[in-house]
Amino acid sequence: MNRLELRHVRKAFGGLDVLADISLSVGAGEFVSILGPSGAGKSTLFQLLTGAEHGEGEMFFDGEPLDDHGKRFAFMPQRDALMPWRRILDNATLGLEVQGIRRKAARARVAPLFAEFGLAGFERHFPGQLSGGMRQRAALLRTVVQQRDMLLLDEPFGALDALTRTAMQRWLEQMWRHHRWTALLITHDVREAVFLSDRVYVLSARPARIVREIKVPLPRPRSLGGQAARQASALEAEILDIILNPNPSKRTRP
Ligand SMILES: Nc1ncnc2c1ncn2[C@@H]1O[C@H](COP(=O)(O)OP(=O)(O)OP(=O)(O)O)[C@@H](O)[C@H]1O
Repeated sequence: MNRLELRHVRKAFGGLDVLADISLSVGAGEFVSILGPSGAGKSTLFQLLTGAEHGEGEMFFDGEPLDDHGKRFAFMPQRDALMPWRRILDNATLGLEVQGIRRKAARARVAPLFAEFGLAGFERHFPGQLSGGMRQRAALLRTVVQQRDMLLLDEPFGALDALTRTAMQRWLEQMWRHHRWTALLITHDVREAVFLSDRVYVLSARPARIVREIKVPLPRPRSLGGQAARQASALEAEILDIILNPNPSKRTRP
């Protein structure tokens, strides 16, 4: 059974059609990406999932209509959204404190994770004292520690420089293999989607539709070299072609 399933989801803001017809699924323990042009409505889709906005169509979670949005998803926004006046340890506990867990208990739960997230020794630093990659790892730590059923990642590495971004993608892929989170990632970055995902949904420009669902049959751990990297490049080229030539009759590849 699918963990998350959307059937013919639509959303308009006033007269502006943003999501035209979105049907997609994410299986338990699967890493799925949504790839689409800027302004296509990717963030709007996450707002529907988290209950911040309401649309039309059907949404199911573990086979049941999705109603308790807030309890299902842990959401990581584009910017790290760490509070600059709270130490990293206390930023990491924030989601748990919002759930009503006392700070001391929340600290006890997050502290053992600092080493795995590459943040050991930085517990008492403030966000401004960390690099961009470290801040994103802290934001992810704060997200996963909430132990929700599914992670929603909205361009988590979009603001990072290219080298840091590549390092973070490798790190996230390694973490995902270890934890097998059920994850839905929104990204503009074709290479990132292929590198991290089991499947990729390609969105059209607004009003967004699913243009194509692509399986990524590459072995894990994902590799940046050798035969698997050549297969990844071919897949990236195919996806770019779909994005740039959404009309199949004009496509250069099958
Ligand atoms: N609350 C709102 N009211 C009115 N229009 C909105 C609202 N939220 C989003 N939109 C519009 O919906 C469209 C899609 O926005 P959205 O942020 O979902 O796109 P996106 O694909 O995530 O963009 P980007 O990739 O640039 O972050 C945009 O034209 C935006 O102006």
